[in-house]
Amino acid sequence: MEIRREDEIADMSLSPPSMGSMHIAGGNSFGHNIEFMSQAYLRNRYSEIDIEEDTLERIKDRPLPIYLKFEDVEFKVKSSQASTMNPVKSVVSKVASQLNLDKDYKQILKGITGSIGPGEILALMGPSGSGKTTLLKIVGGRLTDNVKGKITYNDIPYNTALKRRIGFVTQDDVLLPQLTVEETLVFAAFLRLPGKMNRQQKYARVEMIIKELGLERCRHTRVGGGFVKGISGGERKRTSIGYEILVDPSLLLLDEPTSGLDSTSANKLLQILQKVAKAGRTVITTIHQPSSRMFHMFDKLLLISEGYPVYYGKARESMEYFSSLRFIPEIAMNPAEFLIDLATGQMNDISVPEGLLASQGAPDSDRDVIKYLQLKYKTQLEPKEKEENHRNTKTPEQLQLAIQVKKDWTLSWWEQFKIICKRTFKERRRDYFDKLRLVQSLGIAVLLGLLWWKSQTGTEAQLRDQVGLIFYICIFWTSSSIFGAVYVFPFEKIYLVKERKADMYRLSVYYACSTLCDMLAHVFYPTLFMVIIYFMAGFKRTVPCFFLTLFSILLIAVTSQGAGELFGAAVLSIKRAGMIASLVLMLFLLTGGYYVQHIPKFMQWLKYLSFMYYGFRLLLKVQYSGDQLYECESKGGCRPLQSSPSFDMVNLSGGLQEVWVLLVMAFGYRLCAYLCLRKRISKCHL
Ligand SMILES: Nc1ncnc2c1ncn2[C@@H]1O[C@H](COP(=O)(O)OP(=O)(O)OP(=O)(O)O)[C@@H](O)[C@H]1O
Repeated sequence: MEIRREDEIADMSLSPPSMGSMHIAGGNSFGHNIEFMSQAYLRNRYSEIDIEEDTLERIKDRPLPIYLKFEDVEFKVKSSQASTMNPVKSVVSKVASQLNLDKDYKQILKGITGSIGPGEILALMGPSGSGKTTLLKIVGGRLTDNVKGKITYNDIPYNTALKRRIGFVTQDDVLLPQLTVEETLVFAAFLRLPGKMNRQQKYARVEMIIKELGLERCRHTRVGGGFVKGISGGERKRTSIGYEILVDPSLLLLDEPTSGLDSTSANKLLQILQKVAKAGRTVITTIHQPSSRMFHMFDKLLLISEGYPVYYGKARESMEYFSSLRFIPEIAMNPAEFLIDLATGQMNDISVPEGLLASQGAPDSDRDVIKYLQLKYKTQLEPKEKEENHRNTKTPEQLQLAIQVKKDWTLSWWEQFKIICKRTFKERRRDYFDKLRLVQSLGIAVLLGLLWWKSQTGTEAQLRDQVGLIFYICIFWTSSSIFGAVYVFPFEKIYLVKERKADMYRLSVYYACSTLCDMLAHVFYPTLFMVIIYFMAGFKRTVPCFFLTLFSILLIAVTSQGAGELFGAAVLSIKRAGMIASLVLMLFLLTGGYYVQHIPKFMQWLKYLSFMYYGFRLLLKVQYSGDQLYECESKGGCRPLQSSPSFDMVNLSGGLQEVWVLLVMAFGYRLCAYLCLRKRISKCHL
């Protein structure tokens, strides 16, 4: 058989495959024709693959069809007031939850069953808060705790290899605000498309997505979001969708993709989703108020009310089903509107089966309707759906194996590094070249230079002044670097979670790029600062001494940056990271060796943790030598600097030890930050 290259597959991915061999094979009252079609589709398409000839290695990187089944899916969350830090209570409540005895749990989904195959679009509809997003997250593998029921992908349960086969468009668009639409898509293409595709093919794919989604006019505009001005909400939504369909996922999940779009754009978007589905992909979307035109584009519909399904089946047969139950709209109504009214129990313009309600509009009338619909679903629809799920033939074995094999990274570590570095720099460049930051560094340098203008070390008092300046510089760069780094991961958390869930890159690459790009700023500003202040204040005028002082300051800044990253990664919360950074800074400041030199023995361990202590000592050792003379005009005559009370606890020779300690701290903090980030990010959900 002919084996298509991965790039050819990527090129053809949005064009419909030949459906010639598909035929509608039977059906029943709720028409399971589509299931049969998808099964036939799976068999036909993958019977082409001869496992002997076409090894797993070769098919595993292809976009594979996914047949998703979910049965009796239940999900509950702990009510917030019930959450407890008490370990005993927590164990008890866990056991109780397993035994279904716990009243502190709120049941969100209450037994949802369904299936969807390649080539189909399933719409999840229901009133706000009915559990659509929750179900979408569960089938997307983003919610796993407290989930009951059976969910299978080609008859096997979820596994992490599926991450790169599932595209998830979240309700809130999570896109880096400082990149333009084109940059966003290009970086995604370079990170996510197969490594075998060349640059031109990747650019061509981005171009196609931009055209398909009508993003030409805003391609060079920043995405924006939050306080950053950027493209419109609808354009942002389309960019988010482009970001996912770019890589042609086998299973595409969309959470309210049409919100914020006008009806024409929403309709166009649905047409694109239809194309995606027809190319053999499985599409599930939640939707609030589709127009009638859009409603008829869905193949299947799952209507949820308060976490219970009230309809599951072909979308276009839903009205027929409800009229068979004698729920009939009294005026011409959009089917979606009618269905939502039913799911909320609003019977204003709907005729209701006789005898169901004592009187329409009675306080409990909506509850009665919902209960009735749930009951009808249980007795009429669910058994058929379950039977169909069990009756369907099994997915070919090679397909099952292929979706369990984790795709290789599309790029090597180094290739990912180059792309992410470029992206990180583009995203954060405004922050790096911030005018305020420049003015702050220059202004403080000039101010300190004027205050300590040509300072001398001739007397004890002058020496003390200069030592004060050195400690101030140490504090300034320690705090600037800590606070410059502490918010980075809490701010980027959502982007990181989203991209890691899609397995876009290695976390080590992200971390290395983040810390190295930021280091540019942590090196540039202190250098500028030192060049100004060094010659205004009366520091030692020798070339080695200048460079050693600069090196020490940079080492302090880079170590502090590592500490800031660690605090940020450890808590991943802007408020708490800031609080921890301030607290630690205060502690290190006290034990830095300037305010108190003679720390009691039982508290001395604190100073050894403080990079300010080592940084300050290093700077003193670089600036002064123990045998340098001072106090020459005093009665007792010249004395060596080492005898000054300012250096009571500091031996002014050496300095290599401090350099090593700071280097170890700089690496140690980063290693811990990376490990914390790894642990925390894997537990975060969007
Ligand atoms: N982690 C959670 N903790 C507490 N309640 C939750 C949690 N997740 C979901 N819920 C609750 O579950 C219900 C369903 O939420 P979900 O977001 O799935 O609804 P939805 O149908 O998608 O709503 P919408 O259309 O407004 O987005 C809501 O009442 C929500 O408050």
